[in-house]
Amino acid sequence: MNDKIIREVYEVLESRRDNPIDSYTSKIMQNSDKKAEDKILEKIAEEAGEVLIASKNDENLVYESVDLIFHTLLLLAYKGIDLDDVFDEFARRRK
Ligand SMILES: N=c1c2ncn([C@@H]3O[C@H](COP(=O)(O)OP(=O)(O)OP(=O)(O)O)[C@@H](O)[C@H]3O)c2ncn1[C@@H]1O[C@H](COP(=O)(O)O)[C@@H](O)[C@H]1O
Repeated sequence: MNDKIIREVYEVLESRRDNPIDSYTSKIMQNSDKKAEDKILEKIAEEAGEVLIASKNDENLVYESVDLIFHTLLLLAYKGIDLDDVFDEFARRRK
């Protein structure tokens, strides 16, 4: 497995947004506008807290970081951000 997985997962998230099915990400994105955003933001805050605890305890840091990254990707997909904009911003900052 390599970094293509991010693109792959993001495409699935866009598809869950545009063609909803009975799944975790579709359901969260199908809430009324403000509620969907609030629920995703709430998950991001929760997962950030879990990363903090994982780091302090030296336990499950990769697992919890992926939860945080995943929910951040979910927010970006929900907000209609092009994933290339994220990669471009990283590239722009590269020294
Ligand atoms: N990578 C993920 C992924 N990571 C986490 N999660 C889900 O996010 C939810 C919330 O995570 P939490 O850590 O809070 O888990 P929890 O079950 O609430 O419990 P605790 O961790 O608090 O014990 C859980 O239901 C996880 O299964 C994910 N759900 C989906 N994906 C990807 O997104 C794609 C689309 O998902 P679906 O909408 O389910 O098809 C999938 O194909 C996957 O590639």
